[in-house]
Amino acid sequence: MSQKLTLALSKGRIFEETLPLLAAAGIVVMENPETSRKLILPTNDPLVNVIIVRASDVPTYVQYGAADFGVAGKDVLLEHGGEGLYQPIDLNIAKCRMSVAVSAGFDYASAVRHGARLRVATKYLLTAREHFAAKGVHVDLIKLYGSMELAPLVGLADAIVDLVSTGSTLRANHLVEVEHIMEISSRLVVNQAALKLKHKQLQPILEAIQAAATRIT
Ligand SMILES: Nc1ncnc2c1ncn2[C@@H]1O[C@H](COP(=O)(O)OP(=O)(O)OP(=O)(O)O)[C@@H](O)[C@H]1O
Ligand SMILES: O=P(O)(O)OC[C@H]1O[C@H](OP(=O)(O)OP(=O)(O)O)[C@H](O)[C@@H]1O
Repeated sequence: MSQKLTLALSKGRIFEETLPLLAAAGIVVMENPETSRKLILPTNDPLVNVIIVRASDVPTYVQYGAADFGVAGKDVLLEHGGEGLYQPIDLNIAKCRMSVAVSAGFDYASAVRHGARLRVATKYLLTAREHFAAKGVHVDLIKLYGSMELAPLVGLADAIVDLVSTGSTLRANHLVEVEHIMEISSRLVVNQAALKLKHKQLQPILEAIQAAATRIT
């Protein structure tokens, strides 16, 4: 007997960039999360539903099996830790980089050279801690949930660790990128139990998405 499948996506770029990959697997989402208030969206396949959650909550829904699979950025997956998740596919969507940035007037190289203790604001505590520890730079991390670019402008931090794509947010706020930590893209993550128990339904969908991700990107 066929079982239901639930896919966790976040609104915005992940939803939009995942749609063509789902289409390649024959899955069409029947409502637009930008206009609908519904959090469970039907698809053309009565056995597949999409749930709309915060980007940083996708791994949690999949870890606990509330969703069978989902799409999340590498940034989010590193902070989550990946427990209970199988990460088979890099979808090559929502591409950006994680970087260290400072105010244009701040001499980061000299601060690091002189062993200064830096205040760093970020949403990505684990990744930032690991990055600075590997360099032997002492930091006090300040957790923020968004608008990191503001922190150096108002004296909350010396530096930020944030995502950069075009660089226009940094430029608009007179910040400069001083270190490139890693490239980021979004991954398809699958609940480990679902991968075994719903293998027959999941496998063709995962294969079609993987093929489309390779073709499109
Ligand atoms: N400017 C960007 N260009 C390309 N990809 C990006 C960019 N900013 C973020 N991303 C990627 O897209 C994912 C989703 O970003 P989005 O802005 O939709 O959520 P968020 O606001 O960061 O998350 P949350 O709602 O949980 O705070 C991020 O986790 C990251 O992997
Ligand atoms: O280098 P850029 O192209 O300016 O992108 C970088 C910005 O994108 C992300 O934010 P968010 O998702 O809030 O911004 P966006 O949706 O406007 O890209 C990120 O936190 C940066 O602030």
